[in-house]
Order: sequence, then C-alpha cells, then structure tokens
Amino acid sequence: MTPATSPGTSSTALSVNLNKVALVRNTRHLGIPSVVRAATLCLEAGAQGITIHPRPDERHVRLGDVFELGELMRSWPDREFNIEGNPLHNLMNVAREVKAKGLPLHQLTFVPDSEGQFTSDHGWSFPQDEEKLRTLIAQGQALGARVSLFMDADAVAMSAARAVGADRVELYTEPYAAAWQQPSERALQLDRFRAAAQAAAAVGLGVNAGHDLNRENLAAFLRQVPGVREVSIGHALIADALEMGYSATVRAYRMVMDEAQAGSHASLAEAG
Ligand SMILES: CC(=O)[C@@H](O)[C@H](O)COP(=O)(O)O
Ligand SMILES: NCC(=O)COP(=O)(O)O
Repeated sequence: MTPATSPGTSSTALSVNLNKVALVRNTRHLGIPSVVRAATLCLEAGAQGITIHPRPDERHVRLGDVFELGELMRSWPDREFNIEGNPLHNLMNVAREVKAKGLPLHQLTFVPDSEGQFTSDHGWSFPQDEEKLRTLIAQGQALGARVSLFMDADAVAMSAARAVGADRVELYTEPYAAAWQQPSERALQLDRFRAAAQAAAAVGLGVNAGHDLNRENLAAFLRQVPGVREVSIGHALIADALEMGYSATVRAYRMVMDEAQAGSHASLAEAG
C-alpha cells in the first residue's frame, strides 16, 4: 500500500496513540469509530507509527484490537507498532500472542501503571524496579521488540535504565505540559527534560517522549530537547481529530514537527 503522504522530514517519528478511539467505540456495540480505520487514515497521512495501551481492564484498547492492528501493520512495513503496558500485568502475554500470530511488533513500552490507574502518571523507580525489569526487558527483546522504559525526566536515573538493558526511555512529559502556561516553570521543565535526554543519550539510550503533548507545546519541546526519536501522542491528537479529521490532524502535527526540526537546525546554524 503506497502511503498518500510521505512520513515527513523531521528525524522525530510521530506515533499516534489510538486508545481514545477505542474508548469511544466501546460506548456502543456498533464497532464505530473503527480503530483500524483510524490507524489507516493516520498512516496514510504520514504517521510513522501506531501506539496502543491495552490495559488489563480493557477500558479502551481490547485484545482483538491488538491483533487487528498488528494485521494492518503488515501492510505498512516502514511504520512501527508500539504496544505499551505493565510487563508485570498483561503486557508480556499480549506480546507473546502477537508474535505467536506472526504479527509485527517493533517496540514494547513498559509503563508501571497499576491495573485500575486513571492514566499513566509516573515512570519506573530505581533501584526498586531493577531486578524485575532486567528479566522482563530480556524477554521483550527475545520477542524481537525494542524495549522502552517509561521514565520521569530524571537525568540521574538514565544510567540505571541502561544498566537493566533498556534500548530506549520514554520521557513522561505531563509535567512539561502542565507547566506550559507559566513561562518560568516551562523553562525549568525544559531544562529538566534536556538534561534527562542528554543523560540518556550519553549512556546509549534512545529517547522517546509522550503524555499530554499537543499541537501547542510540541514544537518548543522538540526544539529544546535534543535527539527525540519518537513522540507518541493520543489524547490531544484524537481530540483535534474530532474537529479536523484524522488526516488533516496528522498532517498538522507533522508540519509542527517538521518546522520545529527546521527551526532547531536554523538556530544551530545561527549559533555557528
Ligand atoms: C504511557 C502514557 O503516557 C500513555 O501512552 C498512556 O497510554 C495513556 O493511557 P490512557 O490513554 O489510558 O490515559
Ligand atoms: N506514551 C504516550 C502516549 O502514547 C499518548 O499519551 P497521550 O498523548 O494520550 O497523553
């Protein structure tokens, strides 16, 4: 299937989280809005990946969605499928079933959520989580997936994340998003995230980011935080899509990302 839109020029990938499409779908027994159709339109518009978080209570993404999206991703070999969850709960069984069906699985993002948690609101803790994570990371990698750890923007913790074998970290960006309206607090948060990203890169970790990113706060984050490989965005992007449609929304986010990338290059050039 030839994508209608190339994935853009930014070095940061956009992975669209479809949790909230599934949430609306689950409020009736009609199968609409379709999660697979949402994924197709987002990929055709240039999203580099699809993210889902199949929580144990199946409040939104269900196991059937995982397999249907995996089947879809077969037709998009240049795009990524990222499954998030707590590896101490259902995530590893989900991952094993995906692989047993021969479906693509590019990245597992380990998130330390409790089973009934309202939403993700913190990263892993070291050294408390060290030993259990080491084994689970190896199991995820043995399934052929890159493993990313959902982490608070704490530069000191990055070496520990690397030491347990993670390939990447996903920086939990809600504190940055919450600070967006206060310029001084926003600057402090960007300093935190910049330091965390630099510390992660220094120990060989790839850097992803996500949670409460949106069209307003995304560009500044990408300009100020170096080397972000992937942003996974769901809640705000799907809210935008309710107004603009999936295709126009993904193109708008990609434009923000491409312009941020160009802006960061320009500022580097200006800096000489
Ligand atoms: C890990 C994270 O920050 C989000 O990807 C998470 O998927 C949000 O979960 P809800 O969509 O259930 O709030
Ligand atoms: N990992 C973050 C994600 O997938 C989506 O988070 P949000 O944009 O729904 O807050």
